[in-house]
Amino acid sequence: MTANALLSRFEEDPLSRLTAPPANETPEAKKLRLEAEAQAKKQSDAIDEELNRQRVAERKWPRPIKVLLLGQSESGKSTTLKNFQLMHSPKVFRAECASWRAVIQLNVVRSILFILNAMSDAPTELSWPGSPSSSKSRASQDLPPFTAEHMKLKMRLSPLIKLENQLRRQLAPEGSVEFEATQFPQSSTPFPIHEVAINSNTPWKSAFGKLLPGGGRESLDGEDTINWDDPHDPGLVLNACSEDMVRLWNDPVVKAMLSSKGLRLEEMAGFFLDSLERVTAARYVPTDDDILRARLKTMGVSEHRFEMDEAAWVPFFEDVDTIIFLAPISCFDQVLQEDKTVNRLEDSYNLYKAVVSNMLLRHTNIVLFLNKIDILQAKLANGVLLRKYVVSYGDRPNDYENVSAYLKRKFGGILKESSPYPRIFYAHFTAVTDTRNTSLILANVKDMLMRQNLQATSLI
Ligand SMILES: Nc1nc2c(ncn2[C@@H]2O[C@H](COP(=O)(O)OP(=O)(O)OP(=O)(O)O)[C@@H](O)[C@H]2O)c(=O)[nH]1
Ligand SMILES: [Mg+2]
Repeated sequence: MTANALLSRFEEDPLSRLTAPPANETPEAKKLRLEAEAQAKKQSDAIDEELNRQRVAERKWPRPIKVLLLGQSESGKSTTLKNFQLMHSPKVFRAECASWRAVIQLNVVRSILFILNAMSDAPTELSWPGSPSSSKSRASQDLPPFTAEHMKLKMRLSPLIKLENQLRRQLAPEGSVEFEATQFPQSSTPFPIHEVAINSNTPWKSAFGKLLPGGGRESLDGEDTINWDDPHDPGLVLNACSEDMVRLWNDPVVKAMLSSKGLRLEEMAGFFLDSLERVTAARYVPTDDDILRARLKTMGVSEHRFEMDEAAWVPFFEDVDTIIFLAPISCFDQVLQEDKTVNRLEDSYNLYKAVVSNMLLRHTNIVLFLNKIDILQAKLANGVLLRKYVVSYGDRPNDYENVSAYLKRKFGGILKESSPYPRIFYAHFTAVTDTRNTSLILANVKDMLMRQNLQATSLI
């Protein structure tokens, strides 16, 4: 096409013909036309400017970061989520404290019933349904005998059976989704206990606390949400039983019995017996720490959205999904509650392998949390031998330093062998019940991911 042809096409443009000034335009008409045109341009510029501003704002607007928490049951997923909540929406976290108070109360009651159950050789009404009666008689185990005092203590604590039912019904009302799972806290435990599980979609938290007007719970302190005037408050029974519970937990005969059965309650989920006096006090309000330790099993997948304060780094996470994989490394001597033939550590290896080898996740960052190191330390200090459960550990020293390094190497090896792509091995030793440390680690993970994304977009 020649230059002339182009010119003629332009001249024939119907739009330019329409917008062209009339042939015999008067000076007044011309003035008006120019003014109107200037006004239109101003409007058009303002619209362009607004669109531009929106585009910039959109780039800065916090986009959701998809962090997926994976790991076997009791690995610490919900607890990690609570850490996120505490970091990003502490007010909401604390406003839910009436609900967590009930979970903690249930945790306390179950620990006590667990002990009472373990005290019974023959099945009694305190036994967990389906629990086998102990085949060994107490006399044959050469333990100090229970006295009449112990029996009286047991009687006085029997209201807790009813309280457990009440709390369970409140947490998972009949007809709503209620699941129970049999839990074996230790592989050697002859006494299974039942655990309440809440479906992640159930609004269970609404069953507790005051019904406050305007749904304005977020703006209140946790304490304000607890209904202190409720005559059926489980806290009243717990408070009345407090002294007896403390007596039971500190009783040397009971302690000897528990240890002879290999029952270390300190390592069980939802352990509050060392804080009995505090958590059963008349106007007990859970601390952040208590809420982190409260145990409520989750069924299903839940999604939580947080508004992040640090909007600036968020754009770099576009399309990046991150998996935090939780492997509770203290569990080397335990089996799965759902399948007693499977060792929990072995299960974590398999699950991790399945995740890192999955082709659909090949672009996903996988950050490993080697969790529950506090329990691991206590366990090793108690003389539990890793090599008894992990034969390949051989004669290496059974201390925290060597054991933790060995287990980390093991996971690193799985990643190297099974990932379809070369991947960096991100691993942290964690105790996610420790909020201070966990928030540092989560900040570290965030920085690492940001750095990685800056590199990917060649900004550094
Ligand atoms: N001591 C200690 N306890 C922990 C740690 N991580 C989690 N817990 C406790 O272990 C229990 C189980 O943790 P959850 O966060 O409920 O586990 P989960 O992965 O959500 O389990 P499911 O809901 O059954 O899938 C809770 O009572 C936690 O307080 C840890 O690092 N140290
Ligand atoms: Mg959970």
